Amino acid sequence: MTEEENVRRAGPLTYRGSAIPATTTDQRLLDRRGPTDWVHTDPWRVLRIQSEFVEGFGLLSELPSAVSVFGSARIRPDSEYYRLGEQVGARLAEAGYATITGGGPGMMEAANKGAQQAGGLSVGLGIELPFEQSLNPYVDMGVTFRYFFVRKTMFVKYSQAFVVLPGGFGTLDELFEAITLVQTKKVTRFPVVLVGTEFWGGLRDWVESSLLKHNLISPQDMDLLYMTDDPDEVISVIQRSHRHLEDTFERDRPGPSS
Ligand SMILES: C/C(=C\CNc1ncnc2c1ncn2[C@@H]1O[C@H](COP(=O)(O)O)[C@@H](O)[C@H]1O)CO
Repeated sequence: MTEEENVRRAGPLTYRGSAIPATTTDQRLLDRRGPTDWVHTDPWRVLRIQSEFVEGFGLLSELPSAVSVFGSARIRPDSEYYRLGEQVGARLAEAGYATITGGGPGMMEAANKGAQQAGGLSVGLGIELPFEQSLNPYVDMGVTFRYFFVRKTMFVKYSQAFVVLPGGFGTLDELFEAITLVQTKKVTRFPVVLVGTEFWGGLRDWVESSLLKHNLISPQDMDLLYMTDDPDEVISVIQRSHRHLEDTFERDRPGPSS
């Protein structure tokens, strides 16, 4: 046997003589089926979760400045709120922001439609649900997640503000997650704007008369529930807050001697 035949290199590994395995790594990968229960185990899920982060970061990391818009999946296109959602998406596009929504129907579709038709970048971060659903037709760039928590990370990481239109439990979850992140200073950079004073007024009153009254939040936390009916004001609140943050970063930036 020549020296060449007596050696097997497998990536960084070297085998000689009787230590040479009977099969190659590729053969073992491709030939064997084996048991399949491991695809339902948590270590395997961790890899799947990791791949969702990779897909999300890959798609969104080069996004320009963006705003996440939340709102009901159930609002019909003939509703006045749908029109409001379209206007918000359009104003965001005109101000140079990409619009990110949950990619579903209702208010999400309205904001995507407004953004797309005004020439802006319209993004949808869909979620796999037990019933069949695809991204709405006004999404120009989209990804569908299996895991809610991975998707939530994307909304926060790749947008610079949250706009919250009328909605149900899903919208409330997104609103309260956002203001909790701001309240606990887990994020420093973003304004949260509620659109629809009649719709959100009751919630704000309850937060004041119940949460504030029982000292469960601080008086300044009430400012986290900023409300307006005016899509133009949504933009000016976001721009004002971003200018303020830029000034703060500029002021706090270490000088050449530090
Ligand atoms: C109810 C129907 C479809 C639901 N499809 C959704 N697709 C994408 N994102 C969704 C969906 N449902 C909820 N969300 C997220 O929560 C918010 C809306 O929830 P709400 O309870 O309707 O307020 C929204 O911002 C999404 O991010 C069939 O029509």
